[in-house]
Amino acid sequence: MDSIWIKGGAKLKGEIPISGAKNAALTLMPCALLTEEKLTLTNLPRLADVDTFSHLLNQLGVSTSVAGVKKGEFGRRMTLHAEEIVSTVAPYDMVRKMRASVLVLGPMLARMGEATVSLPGGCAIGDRPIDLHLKALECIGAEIELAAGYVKATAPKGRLKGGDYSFPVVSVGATENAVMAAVLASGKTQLFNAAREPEIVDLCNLLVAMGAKISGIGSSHLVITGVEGLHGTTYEVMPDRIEAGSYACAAGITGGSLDLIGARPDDMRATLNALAQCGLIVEFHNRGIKVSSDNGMRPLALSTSPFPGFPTDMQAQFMAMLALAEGDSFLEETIFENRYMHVPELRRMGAEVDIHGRSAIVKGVEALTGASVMATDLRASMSLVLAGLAAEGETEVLRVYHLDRGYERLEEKLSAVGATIERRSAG
Ligand SMILES: CC(=O)N[C@H]1[C@@H](OP(=O)(O)OP(=O)(O)OC[C@H]2O[C@@H](n3ccc(=O)[nH]c3=O)[C@H](O)[C@@H]2O)O[C@H](CO)[C@@H](O)[C@@H]1O
Ligand SMILES: C=C(OP(=O)(O)O)C(=O)O
Repeated sequence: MDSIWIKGGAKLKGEIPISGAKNAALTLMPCALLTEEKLTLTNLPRLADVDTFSHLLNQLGVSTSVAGVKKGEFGRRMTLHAEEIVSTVAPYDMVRKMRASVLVLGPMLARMGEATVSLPGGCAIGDRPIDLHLKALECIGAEIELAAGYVKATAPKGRLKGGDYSFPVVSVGATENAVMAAVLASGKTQLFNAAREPEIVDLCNLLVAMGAKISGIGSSHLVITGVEGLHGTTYEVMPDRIEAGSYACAAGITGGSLDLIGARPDDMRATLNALAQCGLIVEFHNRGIKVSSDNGMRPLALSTSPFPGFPTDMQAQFMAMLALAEGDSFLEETIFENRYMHVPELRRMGAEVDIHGRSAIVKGVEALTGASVMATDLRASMSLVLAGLAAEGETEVLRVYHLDRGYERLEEKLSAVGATIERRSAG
């Protein structure tokens, strides 16, 4: 199994191209199921999750073709064609690999009037049920049955009616499934307390480009008027705000200066505010965002919350950075109950972190030291890479498959800005 080896200590300096967003790609790809015509996505990141989603769509009958990119370039172009759907079942072995597989439920139900999807079960960061996905779909007219670990959803008379649903808790995935289900309904749907993440705006913009009628885009009240059919289009995946934020932390933790090319400030205000409060210099230019370290890092108090709040997907990376701040920081994780799996590994590198339920106190230390570490999820792995970049000595991050889910060509991007980092194969 591959690992990432890092020799810490270099101040990173230069440009990092920001890839297409994983979390946007994973909700744009299932939109192909909503039309018999071709959907072409550009700026699609080369990630394990994108490949897994593509395999799932292939099993359902969607053909996918990818145009290669030249060496040094990022952003693939994928054409997805769901001319005929041959299966409406998303099996356990796919959903188990990638939770976002449940995002085929809404569009398949909308197009075919039925969908059977394995329940995803828990994962390293928490319980992560899909009850809100199912409740929202029921309010839009679906009948739901649960049996043998699967959800079977059907639309009476083959078409959803539309309806109103108010989410008791903000859920990105449930909002996405509900929007994708509602676009082909016979009537109107209103979603209250919908998630407002930029990836949902990207989803709605794609659906509108395919002929859907959606108003309130970017707000927590979405109104969707069902249409008879959608058509194909070509659409560019938005830049990855979490990848950009992670590399901003790389500038901070190494005392360097990085230009995040293609990053969009409006998608990541809470992250940028936190970086600035920490004492980093954040500048905007026409190609992206520059983050530079001036004079050490100040401690912070941060609490995760849905957009526009501080993202849970940035908590682990900030914790690594704050491990070297001048004082004690306070972090609170309000979205996922088990998202501190990186803490024991960061401690092995010399970080001082106390956990009290959902809160963490990070006591800034003078230095971190390299170690062999492993993590159980994507952002936890990135926090260890960040710690390794700043640590004295060598760090080996095991279980690279987590990083490959969400960071396109990580070692290539970091080497290009001065890091001593390589992927090592265990043979
Ligand atoms: C592929 C993708 O886009 N993943 C993102 C998405 O995950 P995902 O869509 O799974 O996250 P949600 O926004 O749905 O989860 C938010 C909270 O709601 C709870 N919940 C969710 C659904 C449900 O039916 N019932 C329920 O109780 C979850 O357990 C969690 O506590 O948003 C998360 C929160 O920003 C991010 O960390 C993930 O990176
Ligand atoms: C939690 C994440 O992703 P997923 O929902 O795909 O597990 C993430 O991107 O940090």
